[in-house]
Amino acid sequence: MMIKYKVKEVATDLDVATKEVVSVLKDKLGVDKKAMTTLNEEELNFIFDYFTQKNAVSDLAPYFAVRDQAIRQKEEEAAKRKAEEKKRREEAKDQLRPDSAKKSGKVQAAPAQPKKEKVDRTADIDLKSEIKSKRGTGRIVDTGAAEVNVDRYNQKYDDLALDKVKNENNMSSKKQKINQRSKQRNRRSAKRETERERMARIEKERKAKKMTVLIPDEISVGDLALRLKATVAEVVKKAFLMGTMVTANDVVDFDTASLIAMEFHAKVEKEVVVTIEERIIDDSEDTDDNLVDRAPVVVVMGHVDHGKTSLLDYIRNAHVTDTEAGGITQHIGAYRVNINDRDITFLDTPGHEAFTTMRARGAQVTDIAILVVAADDGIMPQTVEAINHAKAAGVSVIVAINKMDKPGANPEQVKQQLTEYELIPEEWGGDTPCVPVSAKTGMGIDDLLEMVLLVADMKELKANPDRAAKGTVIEARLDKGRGPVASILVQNGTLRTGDIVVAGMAVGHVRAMTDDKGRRVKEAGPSIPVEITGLDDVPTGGDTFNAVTDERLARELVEQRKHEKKEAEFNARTKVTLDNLFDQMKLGEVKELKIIVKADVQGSVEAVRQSLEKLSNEEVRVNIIHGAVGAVNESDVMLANASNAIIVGFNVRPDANAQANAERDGVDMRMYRVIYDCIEEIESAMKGMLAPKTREVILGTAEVRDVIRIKSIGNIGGCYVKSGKIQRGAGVRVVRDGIIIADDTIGSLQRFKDSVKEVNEGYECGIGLEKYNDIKEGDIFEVFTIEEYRED
Ligand SMILES: Nc1nc2c(ncn2[C@@H]2O[C@H](COP(=O)(O)OP(=O)(O)OP(=O)(O)O)[C@@H](O)[C@H]2O)c(=O)[nH]1
Repeated sequence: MMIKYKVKEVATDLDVATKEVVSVLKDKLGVDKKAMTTLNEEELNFIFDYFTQKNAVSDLAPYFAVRDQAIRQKEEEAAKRKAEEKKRREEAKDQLRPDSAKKSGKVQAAPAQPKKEKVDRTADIDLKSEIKSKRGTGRIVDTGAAEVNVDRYNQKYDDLALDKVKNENNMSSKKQKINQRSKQRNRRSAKRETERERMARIEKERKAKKMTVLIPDEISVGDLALRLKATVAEVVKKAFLMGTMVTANDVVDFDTASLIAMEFHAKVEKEVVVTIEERIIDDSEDTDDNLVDRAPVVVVMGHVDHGKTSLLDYIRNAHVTDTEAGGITQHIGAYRVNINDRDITFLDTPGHEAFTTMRARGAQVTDIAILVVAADDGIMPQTVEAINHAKAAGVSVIVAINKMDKPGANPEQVKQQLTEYELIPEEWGGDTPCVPVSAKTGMGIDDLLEMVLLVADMKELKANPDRAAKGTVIEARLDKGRGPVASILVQNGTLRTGDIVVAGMAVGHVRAMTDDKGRRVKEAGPSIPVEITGLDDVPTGGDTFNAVTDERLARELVEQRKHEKKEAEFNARTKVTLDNLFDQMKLGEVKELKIIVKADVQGSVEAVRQSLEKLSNEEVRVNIIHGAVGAVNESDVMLANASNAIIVGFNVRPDANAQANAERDGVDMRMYRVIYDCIEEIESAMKGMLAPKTREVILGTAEVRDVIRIKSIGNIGGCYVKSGKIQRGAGVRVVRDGIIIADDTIGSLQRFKDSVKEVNEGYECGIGLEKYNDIKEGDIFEVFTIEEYRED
C-alpha cells in the first residue's frame, strides 16, 4: 500500500502549484480532484512520471556543482564553528583561572551548541533554494531518488503524527513521543519494503509471462492499466508506440487491448461476460437423439360468425368431454384432443387478436392456423386479415370451408377467392389444404383433424422432454384464493411441480398444475398446456417462461428485466416511422418497409399497392403486407405493431381504438387524400429527404345529431362536441361510417343565437360548412388546424 497523499501536499512536495496538479489530473487522466482530495496509487504514479518527464534535466552538472559547493560551504562553516568554539573554550578556561576570574569578576557561560539536525535541515533548504535560483523558474523533481522523497514525506508524517499525539495528550512525555516516532518509522519501513517487493514481484511476473489478464470485448485504457498492474502512462506509451493514440478514458477493443497487454508480457484471456439468463437458462441446442415428436399447436382464425367457436366447441366436445368420463372442461386458454392416438393442442381463443398479441411479444407458439371460411359467405375482410397475420408469422394454413350443410354453400367459390390471396388449394396444384366441414353436423371434422396431423408430420415438429421446461404464457390472471394463475404452454422440456420458474417478470415455485381437463398433474411435457399457481406476480400473455435451478439468480433476473423494461420505456422507440426510416435504413435495421394500406375503395388499395411496390430500391424493399377497404382498425394496428409496419390510409380514418393503440405502441399511421402525396412522401422518406414542416393537429370532433335546413343559408348541423373543441375557420373533415366524404372549413359556428369563435367539449352548437351542404345525421366533423413544427 502506498501512503495516501492529498493533491495539495503532492503539489507542495513537487514544488508546483496545486492548480497545475489538478489540471494535469483532469487533462491526462480525466479525473476531477480538489486540493484536499487524496490521490490513489495510479494517479500518484502518473503525476510523478508526468512531472519527471516535464522537468527532465539534460545535464546534471549544475546540480552537482551546486551540491558540491553547498557541501564545501557546509564543511567550511563547520570548520569555522569548530575553530570559534575552540577559541571560546580556551577563553572560558582562561577566565576560570582564579587570577583571571578575579580580574574580570564574572563567569561567562558557553553558548548553547546548535542542534546538528537543525543545521542539516537548514543546509538542505539552502541547497534547494540555491538550485532553484540557479535554474531560474525551472524546477527539479528528483525521480531516481525515491528514497529521498519518501524520507521527506515521512518527516512530514512524523510531524503530523506528533502534532496529533500532542493534541490528544498534552501530558505525554517527550520519551513517549520519541517512542511513537520510532515505532511509526518501523511500520513505514515495513510498508516500503512491501511496496518494493510488490513491484519486484510484478516485474518478475511480467518477465516470466506469468501474469494473466482477462480482457473483455471492450475495455477502457485506465481499466486495462489496472489489470496489467501498470500505470496509465505506461499503457498510453505502449499504445502510442504501436501507433494508437489513446487517453485513460478511451475504450479500446479486445484486439488492441491484447496487443498492448502482450507488450507487458502478459498472457491474455478473453473475459466472457455471462448474463444471468445465460447462467440459469439452459438454451443449448437439442441433438437429433434426444428429440421426440411433439403435438402440433393449432390456432383457429377467420371472419366473424364464420364458425370459429362452433368448430372449436365441436372438436372439443366430440373428442374431449365424451371420451374423458367425468372430465370437467376447464378453460385454460388451450386444450388437447386425441386423434388416432396422437395429440393436437388447440389454442382456444379464436381469432387473430390473441395470436397476434403473442406474436407482438416475440412468442412463436403456433405451428398451424386453421382458417375458417363460411362456404355461404366466402372471403370477408377479417379472413384477409387472418391470412396476412398467418403469413406474417410464417405458420402453415389449412382452410376449413365451414357451413357445408347450408344450402347456399359454395366451396368452389371460396377456393377461387383464396387464389387471389396466394393460397392455392391442393387439388388445384397448390399447397393449401382445403377441407369442407360443418361445425353443426360434424361433417369433415375428422378429415380436418387428420389433415392437421398430416401437415404436422411434414413440419417434423420435435422437442426434447428431458430438459428444463421452456414455453409461453397463454394467459394469466389474479385469482382471489389462489393468487396469480397462469396458463402456459410447454414448448420444450418437461415442467414439474416444485420447479422454479421465471415467467416474464414473475418468479416462483410451481405449486400446483392443472391440465385442460381439470385434473391435477405432476408434470407437463412439450406441447402440453397447463395452468400453474405459485408465481409471485401475474405475467402477461406471450411472456416466455423458463424452469431454472437457482431461485436467487432467478429473482435477480426478474429485477434486471424490470429495470430493462423501465429503461426501454424511457428510451426512444425504435419502431419504423417515415421520420426515422432513412436513419434505420442507413443502420441496416430496415431492409424491408412493410406497409398496411387501407382505403375507401378497392381500386385505391390496388393503385396504392402497385405504386408503392414500385418504389423498392436496392437498399429497401417496399412490401404491402395487408391491404383492405375500410377504416383503420385495431387489428391493423396490431398487425403493424407485430410486423414493424406503417399504416397508410386513403380517405379513411383510424377508429378510436386504433388511434389509441397506435399511439401506445408507436405505430406510424399516415392518412392521405391524394395517392400522389403518399407516394411522394414515402419516396422522400426513403431518400432521407422527408422534412414535413407542417402537420395536422386535431382540435376536436363533433357529431351531427340533427340537420337544420335554412333556406337562405343551407344546411346547418345541430352538433354535440364529443371531444376537444370546435373553432370557426378551422379545417373540417366530414366522416361518414369511417370514410371521409368531404374536406371543408367551418363557415359558421353558433351557440343558440350567438355566433361564437369556439365551442368546447360537452356543449351543443350549430355548425355550417363553407362549401359542403349535404350533411347527414350521424356524420362526424373532425376539426383540425395545420401547425408548423420542427423535427426533434
Ligand atoms: N349451419 C351452420 N351453422 C353454423 C356452422 N358453424 C357455425 N354456425 C353458426 O354460425 C353462427 C356463428 O358461429 P360462431 O361459432 O359463433 O362463429 P365465430 O366465428 O366464432 O364468431 P365470433 O366468435 O363472433 O367471431 C352461429 O349461429 C353458429 O351456430 C355450420 O357449420 N353450419
